[in-house]
Amino acid sequence: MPEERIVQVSGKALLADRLLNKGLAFSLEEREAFGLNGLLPRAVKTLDQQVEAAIAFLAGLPTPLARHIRMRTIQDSNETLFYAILERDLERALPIVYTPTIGEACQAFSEIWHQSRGLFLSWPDRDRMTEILADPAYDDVRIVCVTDGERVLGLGDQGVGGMGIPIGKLSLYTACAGIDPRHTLPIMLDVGTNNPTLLSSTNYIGWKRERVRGAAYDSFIEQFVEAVQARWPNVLLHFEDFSAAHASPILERTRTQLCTYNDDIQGTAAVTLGVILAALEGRETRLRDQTVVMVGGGSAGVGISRLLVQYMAEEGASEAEARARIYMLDKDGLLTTDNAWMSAGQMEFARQDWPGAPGADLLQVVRHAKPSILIGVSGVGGLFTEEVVREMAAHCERPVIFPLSNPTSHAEGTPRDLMAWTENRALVSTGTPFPPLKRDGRTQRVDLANNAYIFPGIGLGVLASGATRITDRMILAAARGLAAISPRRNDPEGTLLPPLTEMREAAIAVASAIARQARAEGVCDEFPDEELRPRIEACLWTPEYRGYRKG
Ligand SMILES: NC(=O)C1=CN([C@@H]2O[C@H](COP(=O)(O)OP(=O)(O)OC[C@H]3O[C@@H](n4cnc5c(N)ncnc54)[C@H](OP(=O)(O)O)[C@@H]3O)[C@@H](O)[C@H]2O)C=CC1
Ligand SMILES: CC(=O)C(=O)O
Ligand SMILES: [Mg+2]
Repeated sequence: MPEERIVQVSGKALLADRLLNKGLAFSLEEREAFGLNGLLPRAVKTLDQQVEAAIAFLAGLPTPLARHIRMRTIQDSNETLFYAILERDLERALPIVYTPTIGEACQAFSEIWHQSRGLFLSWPDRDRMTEILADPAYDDVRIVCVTDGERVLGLGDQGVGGMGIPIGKLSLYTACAGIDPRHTLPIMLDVGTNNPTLLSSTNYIGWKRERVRGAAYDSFIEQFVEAVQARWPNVLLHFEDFSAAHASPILERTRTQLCTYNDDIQGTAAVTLGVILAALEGRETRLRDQTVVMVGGGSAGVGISRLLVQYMAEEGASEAEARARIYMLDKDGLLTTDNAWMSAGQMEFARQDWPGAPGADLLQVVRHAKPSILIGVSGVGGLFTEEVVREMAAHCERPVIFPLSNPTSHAEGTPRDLMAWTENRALVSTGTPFPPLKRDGRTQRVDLANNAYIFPGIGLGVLASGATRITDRMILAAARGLAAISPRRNDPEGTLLPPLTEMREAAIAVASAIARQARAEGVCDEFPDEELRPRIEACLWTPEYRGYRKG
């Protein structure tokens, strides 16, 4: 039985408090005690009944976007009910509150916006950040997820609409890892947009100017990070969906200063390595023996590649040998040392040994490299063509193919095509949920290689251990922690990742790995092994109604 809570607000203010509101689940006694008589219809419902009614209503709505809007309305009025729905039916709810529907919601953000959630820190308010963050409503914040909306999934610059992403990510911190929603805060840094459609739209609700760039942008970010650190010295500051030009530099500048994390770089790397390790499970081969073609050399592509190199180095490869296993392409084809302009991360993977003309395309690279692993993080739908995939499959018994770009229309390939073109030999994981595949009269779930398998566990691990930094080895440990719970370990035909219904176990596995590694590196207090599980459990919030007593 959940403990009783002392509640000081009453009447309309209580109904308007989304963390305390129970809607029709307020008992008649509570309605009497808290001045709710007349404010609610007479019926009293249980949380289960509310969940069932909501799920039935959602099922009757015509589109995923309509369901997303309904879910957000529930979230903004009654968080307990929102998370109880996610707990009951995560498999159906995740694609509604997260990718792919979240992409549509970001694109339609100005049209569907209905109520404040989180904080909008816009350029004109730059000197008021400290004052805005000071609101006592945010005293309990432990995890901030922030975006500037410049690279939203594979949809490009969505300006203020990018706010949908931190809202969705933080929902998963709670749904998957049981983080109390009062500890979470989504923040949108509105520094303008370069999306011409938004700039010319009369509906657009963000700061309607071209993006602030250069030194002015950098100092805005610095000011923000300092304000966050001053307000919550132990916060986990999660950066999401920044452009490649900003994501890595911000992470590198801030990660020694406070507990910062970039999900597109680090979370994507950890889930990808974890799924690759699961795919290699039970085979007489090591990661350092694989050849990887990485299609996309941005935040995700470089982040994944660096973690693969780190892992291969642990297997005994030299850094140069490990890098030589990876072929990286961006929109102009294979990256070679002939390329005139490359980011620092891309330079690490630019090849010196390419025998052909510069700018080789994917088919040429696959033909030459004969990869065993093909990863798509380009944001461009359909790049894994039949010709490319058949070429790969001609040289590889079990091709590992991960079209990781989001949302659905931007995935480099579909599981159905990839399986058909490889005579069902491929091990496929996607970034966005796809429907199960039918094979030999059986249905097989498509693994979701999405950083959602990682970041909730990172948050839980940081809170449980009190970690003050997130190191590269912690990310490596998260990948190993995820691989360790792969169903493949016990069943050679099993899926690579646990199902979405086991997200809590996945988060706990990742959290344990994170906490242990933080302790090993001295970035948190010492704790004995037997204390780890109770520490994690003490952080778990569950969506259930507490009884209220008047304070
Ligand atoms: N499944 C998951 O968990 C995650 C998936 N993603 C997805 O990955 C994608 C990329 O994200 P991110 O790395 O942050 O984005 P970035 O913008 O940082 O990087 C995109 C990269 O793709 C390259 N690219 C563009 N077009 C092509 C093309 N035709 N062929 C090859 N490469 C191309 C770009 O090249 P150039 O620089 O030359 O334009 C750039 O190097 C997005 O769709 C995102 O949704 C991201 C994070 C997590
Ligand atoms: C999943 C994710 O973080 C992305 O697509 O950007
Ligand atoms: Mg992202």
